[in-house]
Amino acid sequence: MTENRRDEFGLISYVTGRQKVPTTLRKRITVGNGDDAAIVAGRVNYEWVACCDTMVEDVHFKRQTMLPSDIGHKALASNISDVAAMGGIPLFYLVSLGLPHTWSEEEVAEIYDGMGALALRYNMALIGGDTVAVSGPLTLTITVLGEVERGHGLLRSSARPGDAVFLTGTVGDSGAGLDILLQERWGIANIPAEWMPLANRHRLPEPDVQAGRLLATSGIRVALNDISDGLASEAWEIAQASNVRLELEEAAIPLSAPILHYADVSGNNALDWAFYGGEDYRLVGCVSAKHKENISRAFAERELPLYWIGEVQAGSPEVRIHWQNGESTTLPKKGYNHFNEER
Ligand SMILES: Nc1ncnc2c1ncn2[C@@H]1O[C@H](COP(=O)(O)OP(=O)(O)OP(=O)(O)O)[C@@H](O)[C@H]1O
Ligand SMILES: Cc1ncc(C[n+]2csc(CCOP(=O)(O)O)c2C)c(N)n1
Ligand SMILES: [Mg+2]
Ligand SMILES: [Mg+2]
Ligand SMILES: [Mg+2]
Repeated sequence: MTENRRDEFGLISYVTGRQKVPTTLRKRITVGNGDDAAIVAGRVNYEWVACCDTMVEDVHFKRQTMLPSDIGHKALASNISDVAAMGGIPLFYLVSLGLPHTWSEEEVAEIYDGMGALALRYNMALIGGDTVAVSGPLTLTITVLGEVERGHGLLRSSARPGDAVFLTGTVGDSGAGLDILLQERWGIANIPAEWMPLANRHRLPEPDVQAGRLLATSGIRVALNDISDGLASEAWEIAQASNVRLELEEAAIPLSAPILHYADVSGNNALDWAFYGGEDYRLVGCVSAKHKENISRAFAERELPLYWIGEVQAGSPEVRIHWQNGESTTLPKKGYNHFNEER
């Protein structure tokens, strides 16, 4: 793998040379890749939205669970999702790569192809990054810069008593997909067709930028968070940031047909993946109940999914779940936590 490898600078131009700059952004990039830092133009009446997320081999993926292009896609998608969760428009990205010698140049190029294809669909431009050789696992850190209309950023702290809680799509599919991908009997290429939608949700998540934009431009107060660690954990984050209690209805949690089927045949509870699985990159949020119909209509007009899953009440920060059997309990704030063995 290491023979004839390009040097650092050769590798950088090999992988970044494959990226296209959307014409919409060209005039905003004063200095792109190739100097000490990029210089990009902001827009009057907008604010910057900036975030960064990392993916590490054996923590966020294994060779068994993700193709190189999937890794690039997902690393960028998780960042775009954070911009979506602020109601923003993703624009620019920077990539930091910690590359062990066990990964070939072709595989690295495929990582960039996965990123580049997603970036192209969202009209985003790569404007820089960093490359280092590492002796440990492959690490991929992406920083995204986006923008949102001044004062329109959507925060986790905006939920109020009397709000309704919504979700922009089904949850749990990614966790179930990971369960499938980790089974050695299949591997990425031979997953039964009926489970493919679950595996694809895990490998190639699609961030809900349109939903975030619709909410940010509605002029309505909205609390919003994206689901990286699981619905339970993200709902708790809203409850704590807003100092309110979220009351969720088990019966209203949207579960896809494939997850219900897979949970059934594998002897699992689909709700465990929905609450604690994570990596769905759907948006969970709260808006005043009086806007429910308007919001539902706006989403339906654009053929965007939207599910109402509960309500917000005054009280100390908590997430409670009303089970179909009539009981209600606190939903544990568990989910994916990097420093907690109990996941
Ligand atoms: N090492 C760090 N240094 C400075 N700020 C950090 C660091 N790690 C996280 N943050 C900040 O903490 C906040 C929460 O970050 P966190 O990573 O939990 O959110 P997230 O990206 O939405 O979730 P996830 O990483 O699970 O996708 C963000 O404002 C983030 O910028
Ligand atoms: C091989 C393998 N094992 C476990 C997982 C599950 N996983 C890893 S990180 C994470 C939360 C989001 O990460 P972050 O909080 O860093 O954004 C989840 C649910 C996986 N994807 N691949
Ligand atoms: Mg993060
Ligand atoms: Mg987030
Ligand atoms: Mg996390």
